[in-house]
Amino acid sequence: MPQRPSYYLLDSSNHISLFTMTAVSADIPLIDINASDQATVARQLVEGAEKHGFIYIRNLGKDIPVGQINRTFEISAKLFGASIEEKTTCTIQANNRGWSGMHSETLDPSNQKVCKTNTTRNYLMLTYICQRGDFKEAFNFGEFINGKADQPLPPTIQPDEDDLYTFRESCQALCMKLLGLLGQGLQIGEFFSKAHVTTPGGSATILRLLRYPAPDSTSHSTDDVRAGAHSDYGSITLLFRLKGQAGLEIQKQDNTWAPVPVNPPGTENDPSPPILINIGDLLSYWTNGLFRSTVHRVVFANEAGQTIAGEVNTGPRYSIAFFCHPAGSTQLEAVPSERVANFAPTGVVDNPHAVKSVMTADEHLQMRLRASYGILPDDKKK
Ligand SMILES: O=C(O)CCC(=O)C(=O)O
Ligand SMILES: [Fe+2]
Repeated sequence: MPQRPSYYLLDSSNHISLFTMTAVSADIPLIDINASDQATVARQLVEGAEKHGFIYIRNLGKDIPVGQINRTFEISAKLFGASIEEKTTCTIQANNRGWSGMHSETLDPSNQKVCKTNTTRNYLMLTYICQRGDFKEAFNFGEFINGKADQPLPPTIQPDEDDLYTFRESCQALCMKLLGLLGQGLQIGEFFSKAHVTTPGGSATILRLLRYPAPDSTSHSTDDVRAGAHSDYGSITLLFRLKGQAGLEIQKQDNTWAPVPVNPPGTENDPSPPILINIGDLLSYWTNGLFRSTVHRVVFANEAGQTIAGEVNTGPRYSIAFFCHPAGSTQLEAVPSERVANFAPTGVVDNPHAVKSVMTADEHLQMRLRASYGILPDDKKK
């Protein structure tokens, strides 16, 4: 009998509504962050960050207007539809900004790119199977200064610069609000949000458009993934997905993989799917592992054949991620919270990047980028 997991929707009075679904999927809380009792919202966010590292933010258009999200998906389709030559002129640089083509990023270097020989019945025929990097292309936008992108933009999307800027600002404001609430929940006030105030030119925050080509347009093996297993490098990530497009999975505490539905029950009639937020490595460092920087990936199909009703793996898949980072010089030592001080890790560290260690936000980012891309060109040295 398949397990029938429960979903829960927490409202401001902590009322829990139960839902069931047929697929075994992630039990991620769904929170309305605009509920009037903000202290309760803060507590619910902290609880979600501790238990799951992933939280659905119900999107009724108050934080990020639905039109802005739809517009950004339109820009994304336009951008990825441009010629390879045009996109190549904006190839990703050491500052983590620009275009990365198919297989140029490997989010799980210890398990991807593993080449092995496979003997067939005819021993003279050796086939060489090689898992490749991620089956996706992406475009990273760094900071905008005075409303203008601080990097080359492909001509195809130059007319869309204002809309990209507007969307980026909305994402930044939502992250600041969430960081404020997480600080409130840990009783450390504005600690997190203040660390994210940067001088112009000093932010590592990235708005990333992603396109995963249709599975039947690529030759992939069952070992290949669209995005390898990884945790995110920043403090908090906002993820926008399109209704009906399957693929995202999170690693649960028992190490099994669970699909993350785009529209959990209770959101089907909302004007836009909920914004999925996840805790990145930096919040995990800052809280000595109390907040979970949960490992996730994007697959061609669930290994156990699980599907979410109304979602398919066919066709291209688009998503938008906003990776929020604090100032690069921020020391990632434990925050002065009693809850953090009282937290006793179980000793089971399922995410090697979430262990206790003091480094700066920038040192951590450089370490992760080197592991995913190898060496990136430095456009300043060109
Ligand atoms: O495309 C997705 O759903 C997830 C992307 C992701 O996890 C990432 O880019 O870090
Ligand atoms: Fe991610």
